[in-house]
Amino acid sequence: MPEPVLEIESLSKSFGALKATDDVSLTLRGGEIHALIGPNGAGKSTLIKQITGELRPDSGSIRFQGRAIDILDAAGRARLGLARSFQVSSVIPDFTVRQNVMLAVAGASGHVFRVLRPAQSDAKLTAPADHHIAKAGLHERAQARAAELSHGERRKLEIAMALALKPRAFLLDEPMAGMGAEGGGQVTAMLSALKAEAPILLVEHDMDAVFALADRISVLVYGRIIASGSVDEIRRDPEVRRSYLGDDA
Ligand SMILES: Nc1ncnc2c1ncn2[C@@H]1O[C@H](COP(=O)(O)OP(=O)(O)OP(=O)(O)O)[C@@H](O)[C@H]1O
Repeated sequence: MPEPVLEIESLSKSFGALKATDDVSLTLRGGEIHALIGPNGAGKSTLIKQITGELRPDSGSIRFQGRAIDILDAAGRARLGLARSFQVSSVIPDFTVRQNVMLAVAGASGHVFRVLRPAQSDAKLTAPADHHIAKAGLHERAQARAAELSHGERRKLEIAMALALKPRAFLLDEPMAGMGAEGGGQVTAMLSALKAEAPILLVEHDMDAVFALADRISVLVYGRIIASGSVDEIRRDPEVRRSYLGDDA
């Protein structure tokens, strides 16, 4: 079995009397897509925010690549290669796709991005930017302004920018949200390509996508993991069917 990349142990977080995550443990291993599913309000976003460092847990611990990261803030965790995409992004609408990805490359390398003109021809920025853009499937739109992108293209831009961080793990929050069937298909194809770069912890409501993509699924209900296993195990699990999937799954 591949080594664990991200190990979450007994994370709990309450908002007043509400236990948003209650003793949650899960592991993300090298090479996998581990989907986290559950009904609205189950605590998925709260869990992701504790992993990224945006929210401090009341108790529990997180190890990333074998190292405790509890004391690191969000920027420190991102520098280690814990990449969050989709709900947070720093896309500049008036910049082109290429300029946005160059900025991400510059930020990740600690480069100070002085003026755009000399940077435009700096191969240290352009070469990796073009590589990430191609990997995200956006090369034909490299010169388009970010503001002109379709929803699906914007997601691809965010992926290209996340790749610039040289991620060791991706935390992806609802990449299919708001996508039509066609765009969703494109994101599905891209996610399976991305997992070759780094394992993915995927929060997603689109069950077709989850069943098609995930190597493992954990189900969160009322802040607790009620089941964790392969796609088949989760589909068959009576408690999951009762509390989340419904009997038509
Ligand atoms: N900052 C906060 N203060 C108070 N309550 C909060 C806060 N953030 C989240 N909650 C509550 O914690 C619970 C878990 O919310 P969370 O957003 O993590 O769920 P979720 O599984 O991501 O839901 P969704 O699928 O709808 O995005 C909800 O009842 C929510 O109202």
